[in-house]
Amino acid sequence: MIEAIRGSGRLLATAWRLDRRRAALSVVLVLAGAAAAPLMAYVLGQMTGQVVTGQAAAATRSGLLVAALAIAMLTFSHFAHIAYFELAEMAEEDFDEQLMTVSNGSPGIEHHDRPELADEITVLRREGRQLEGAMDALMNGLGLVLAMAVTGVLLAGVNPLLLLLPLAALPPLVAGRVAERIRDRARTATAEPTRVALNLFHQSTSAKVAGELRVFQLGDELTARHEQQWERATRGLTRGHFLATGVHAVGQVVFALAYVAAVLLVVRDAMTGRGGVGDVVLVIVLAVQVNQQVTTAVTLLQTLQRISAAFIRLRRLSADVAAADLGAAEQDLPERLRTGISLRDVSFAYHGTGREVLRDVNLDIPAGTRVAVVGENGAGKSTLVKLLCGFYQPTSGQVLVDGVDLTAVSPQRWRERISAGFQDFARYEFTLRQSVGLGDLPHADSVPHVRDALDRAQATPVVDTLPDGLDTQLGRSWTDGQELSGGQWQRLALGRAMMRGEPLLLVLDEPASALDPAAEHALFERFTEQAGRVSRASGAITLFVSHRFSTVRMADLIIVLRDGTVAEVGDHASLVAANGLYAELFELQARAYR
Ligand SMILES: Nc1ncnc2c1ncn2[C@@H]1O[C@H](COP(=O)(O)OP(=O)(O)OP(=O)(O)O)[C@@H](O)[C@H]1O
Repeated sequence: MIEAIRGSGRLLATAWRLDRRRAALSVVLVLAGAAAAPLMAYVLGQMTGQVVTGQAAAATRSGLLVAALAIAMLTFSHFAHIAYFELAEMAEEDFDEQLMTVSNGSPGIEHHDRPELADEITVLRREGRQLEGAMDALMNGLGLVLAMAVTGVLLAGVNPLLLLLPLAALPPLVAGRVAERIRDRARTATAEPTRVALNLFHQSTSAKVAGELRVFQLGDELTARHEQQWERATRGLTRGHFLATGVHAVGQVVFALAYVAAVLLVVRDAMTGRGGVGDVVLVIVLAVQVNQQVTTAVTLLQTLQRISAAFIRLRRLSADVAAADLGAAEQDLPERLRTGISLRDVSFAYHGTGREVLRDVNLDIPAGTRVAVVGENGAGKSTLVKLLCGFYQPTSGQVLVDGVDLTAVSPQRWRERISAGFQDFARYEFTLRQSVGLGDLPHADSVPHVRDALDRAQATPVVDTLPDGLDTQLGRSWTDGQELSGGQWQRLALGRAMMRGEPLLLVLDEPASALDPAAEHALFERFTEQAGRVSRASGAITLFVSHRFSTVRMADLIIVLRDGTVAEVGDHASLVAANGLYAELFELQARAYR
């Protein structure tokens, strides 16, 4: 109950924050509509009394009032719904935005590795869809409180014993619950034939297997099986519904008996002169409303409790993600790199695993170098990249940028000075220009910047094949959106990585995995030559992860990782000469290509 009240409060506050005028209008209309029903019963009672005692004028006025109240009762809730429906949409959007902020707004990505937080996000995504129902429940709940209060006062006025009527509304409520459980059991019991039937329907109508169905002439066979399963499911469901309806009816009979008792009570009062005939009419109309009010109240409370729990989860999640955040220190970064980036005794374990996937890593990456990171699957290459990007902080040790510890730099500042292309790249379904331009928001709409970035990523041919060039709408979500191949999307992601003019660090974590080896080689040949030129001027470091040694050999410095430790460091020639792990991996791949 308290939960539901809290949830209502939060929802009301949200509605008020989002649109005061609409929120106020909704509440006024809902309250007016809700009070109209019991008041109508009251005036109806009055009118009956006036008719019986021959007060024609008063009875006419009451009749007009009854009509007005009936109109209010029937229409206000609809007008209110129009007003709060939009509020509900806004609240849902607001909830989603808060969730997006919680999920993406933090500088680090550690919360994505924590299953409990990932679960919370999944649950909240689903719960956010309940907001429309919750807004409905809130508004109806407000109306209901007023309607119940008015009803209570009116009933007590006739005979205090009538205040027991709400108790009689409980058996139908309990019976309703039991009936729902019976229906639920029937649904569970028939889940298998339903699933099988749906699967058969899907098989029969899917374009993918249309050819096979025709060749083997399976149409009739699948239809017969579908019918068989469907009948099985329908039989089970019908049995369940039948039983549930019986239980429901028993509950309603109990209330009906109480209803009859209430009517008899006021009839007796009327006969003995303690009440009037108007009271009888009043009770006949109001008592039915009591039943509806109690049932509705319980349903609304459940909905509001659920949304209250969602609000609490969201608040807890925000706090947890904020707690997992990296610090926001304010040490300045140099305009250009002079010495480079160093790692001192860096070890790292992902949250909750207790297993170090990087151990005592010591590296000096001089300013202006093109670095390749190689190693077998799971060696720790991507983890190293994530630490360099500042997505995580080392469990122990330091990452130093020109001697400044990265933990002392605001993540925001560091993020502005790096650029990246990842194997798991995003497919932004914007126009092509925007999709690439996002790599440098201040220049996102600048055609020359985007063209230059596309050129550096060797992605210009992708644009040339599209009908509207840079203005082509990308993605299947749009009716006229152009879908791209995996390799084309990846080239655009690379273009995005090239948008920032002079980052201190450019990381490319297998950014060409969807390209064929020859395309990757050509891309990196051109890219490293350009990167070399820029790096010498700005001191920028370009670090890429690749499994293709034809690409890797172009780097000035190659870092070989094995089981989370640095096995070797050097350029291609020296590593081949050393005849260690790099030479072995290089030879293996060269042999595979021969
Ligand atoms: N988010 C995570 N949570 C827990 N463990 C992780 C996570 N990401 C990676 N790991 C583990 O860390 C180790 C190193 O993974 P990483 O992705 O850095 O390897 P990699 O060298 O980039 O591999 P690949 O070549 O397959 O991309 C692996 O054992 C992996 O299972």
